[in-house]
Amino acid sequence: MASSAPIPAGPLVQLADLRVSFAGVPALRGIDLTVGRGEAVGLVGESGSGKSVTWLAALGLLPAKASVGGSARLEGRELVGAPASVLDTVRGGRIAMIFQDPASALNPVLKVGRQIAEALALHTDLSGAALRAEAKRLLDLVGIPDAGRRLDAYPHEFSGGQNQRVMIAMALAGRPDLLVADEPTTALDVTIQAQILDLLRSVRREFSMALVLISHDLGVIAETCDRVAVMYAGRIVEEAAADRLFEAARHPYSRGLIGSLPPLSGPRRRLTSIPGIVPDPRHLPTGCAFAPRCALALRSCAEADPALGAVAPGHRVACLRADAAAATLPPAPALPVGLPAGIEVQPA
Ligand SMILES: Nc1ncnc2c1ncn2[C@@H]1O[C@H](COP(=O)(O)OP(=O)(O)OP(=O)(O)O)[C@@H](O)[C@H]1O
Repeated sequence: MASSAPIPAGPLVQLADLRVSFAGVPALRGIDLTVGRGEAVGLVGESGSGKSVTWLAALGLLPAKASVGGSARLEGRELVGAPASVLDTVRGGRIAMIFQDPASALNPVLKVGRQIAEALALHTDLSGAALRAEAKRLLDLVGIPDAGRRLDAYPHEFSGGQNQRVMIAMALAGRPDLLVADEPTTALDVTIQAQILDLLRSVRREFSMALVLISHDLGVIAETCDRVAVMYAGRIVEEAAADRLFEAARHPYSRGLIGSLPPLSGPRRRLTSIPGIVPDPRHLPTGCAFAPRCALALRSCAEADPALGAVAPGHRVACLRADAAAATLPPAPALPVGLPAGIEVQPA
């Protein structure tokens, strides 16, 4: 629970060389990322790039067979290898996480009011009528009409979007400093997706909370986030302010993702797709993992994996061909702010 203690200097969360492998197969290959207080950071990348594992590792939520190395600090306190007593206070209380499929995260045989109350009981001193009143307030806050009555409904009596609202209410119960939303809208209809993103933006403001939004949809990220980290095969390959990424992405993979977004205005154009598939983590190529799919790759790209280096303040890229990418690959479309998440435009 957020306290009135002085706010420590430095980032809220700092991941440094965070590494994860499963039975020797790498899933994360050294993630460096910071999240500032109140900041909204997007993590984007194809399926399997390591977006979810990054945050499951930081919160100690991976199965025991996962081998985790490197560091994940919350206000300077190390979470990797921290005892369960520390992680129990962090999870929900300081960092909450919501997932793609709310129906499977909720208990189908418990009324939603009881589930919100249980989350509140874990993180507050409330009990009895005060607990129920706070559960109703949270349900109201996340936009469930007639919240007092709906406390006594079961998850199957709610729509998918409403269940995601319930999950957000439960996540807010501990007044976390950071909400990690892992593909929160992927399972929902397009119109509902936009409403849930609106809700995330408004609760972030209301709770002065940082947000990490995980999505494979760059449009969703652009609408919501201040900063974006692009992940590929267990690494961050580019990181920049959201508007800068759209205007001046320097990694061929990021430019490929942007090129696959429909333009908001101007002439329709053929959408590009990135050829090839994500490499099998058991057989990663030597050098840059994107090189086999990259139109600009040189022989040197297959020799060493480039480090994530600064190309401008706040803009880091891991690519030997970053200059060539900016000069030769198709220009990025306009920043898709306001684009309803997931809306597809037919290629011209
Ligand atoms: N419990 C697990 N056991 C073995 N491998 C795992 C486990 N969880 C994740 N992985 C592997 O770790 C890698 C990263 O997975 P992760 O779920 O983080 O990807 P992602 O970018 O979030 O993808 P998606 O968008 O599909 O959720 C993948 O290769 C995945 O197969």
